[in-house]
Amino acid sequence: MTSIDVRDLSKEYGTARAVDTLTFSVRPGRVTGFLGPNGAGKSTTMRLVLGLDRPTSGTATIGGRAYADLSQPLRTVGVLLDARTAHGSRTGRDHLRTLAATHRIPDARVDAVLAGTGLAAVARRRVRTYSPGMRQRLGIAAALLGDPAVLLLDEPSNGLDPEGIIWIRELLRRLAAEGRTVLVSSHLMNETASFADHLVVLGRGRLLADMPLREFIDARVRPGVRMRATDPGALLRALARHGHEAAPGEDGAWTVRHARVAEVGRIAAEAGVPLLELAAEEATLEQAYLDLTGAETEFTAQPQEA
Ligand SMILES: Nc1ncnc2c1ncn2[C@@H]1O[C@H](COP(=O)(O)OP(=O)(O)OP(=O)(O)O)[C@@H](O)[C@H]1O
Repeated sequence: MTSIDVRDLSKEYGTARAVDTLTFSVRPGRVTGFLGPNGAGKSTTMRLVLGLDRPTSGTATIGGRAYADLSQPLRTVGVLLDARTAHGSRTGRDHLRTLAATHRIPDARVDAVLAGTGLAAVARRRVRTYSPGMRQRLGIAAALLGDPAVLLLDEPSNGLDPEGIIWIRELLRRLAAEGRTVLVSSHLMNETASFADHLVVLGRGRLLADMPLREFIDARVRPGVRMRATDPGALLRALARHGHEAAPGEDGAWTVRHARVAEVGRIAAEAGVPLLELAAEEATLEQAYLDLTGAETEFTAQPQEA
């Protein structure tokens, strides 16, 4: 099993610290979402893991070895950093065959990944005729080419259509279920919540969180209940007797924080107040993420003076 291990990793550009004494591990068998505001240091960390940049101090290893020391990197680590790297004048198939040849990967594998990423029908078209979504799929095909134990993917859903987004979600989950180590950086919180088991969150180059997705959300946001009733006053009084407070919304509905649907429903029934609406307001990753990073964002918009 192959983990990514980052230990006391720092990277300075001039006087700026892009990555600041960072320590975390990305484990096999789960999808780890890699989150953080613009400039938090995610790309720099990925570049350091891939040996594309030298750390100022600390180490980043894959299966205990530096990327540069891997004998067949493409067979160990699949990478999607920028889907625009393929030559426009080549066909998608030729692009992958060239990559495969440098790593002694058989052509049959090229056709398998083309089929697996939904590109079989356009494989003989020049890449310059591809839509952004097709280019993205080609980048993912290249990452999968060496059947790697580790995948490092930067914004893999970029440019994908709704079917593509469902496809990538299922692909990531399948890759993790096969025991691979999958690190995915993204700014799309709903997307990340749909595929990640675990989160690593950075802010200003430092580690802000390294924990299971569910734990991250539950620790920061409490669920609530949305309700509307024929006689809100009577229901609010009944809720207050049970220690619950409700806040009014703009549309005539009320939100009862830190409560469960079953509890509010029972209190309404006991008070004899008919309910017009009763729904769980699930805590979201977006709420939890914004709660954590609000104070950390490098580029938080400042109120403009008039
Ligand atoms: N080559 C470089 N030279 C100077 N500064 C750099 C360089 N690369 C990154 N930085 C700085 O390092 C910090 C971290 O940048 P990085 O691109 O790693 O963040 P990120 O989390 O990937 O951001 P984003 O979400 O916007 O992609 C930023 O302040 C950035 O300006």
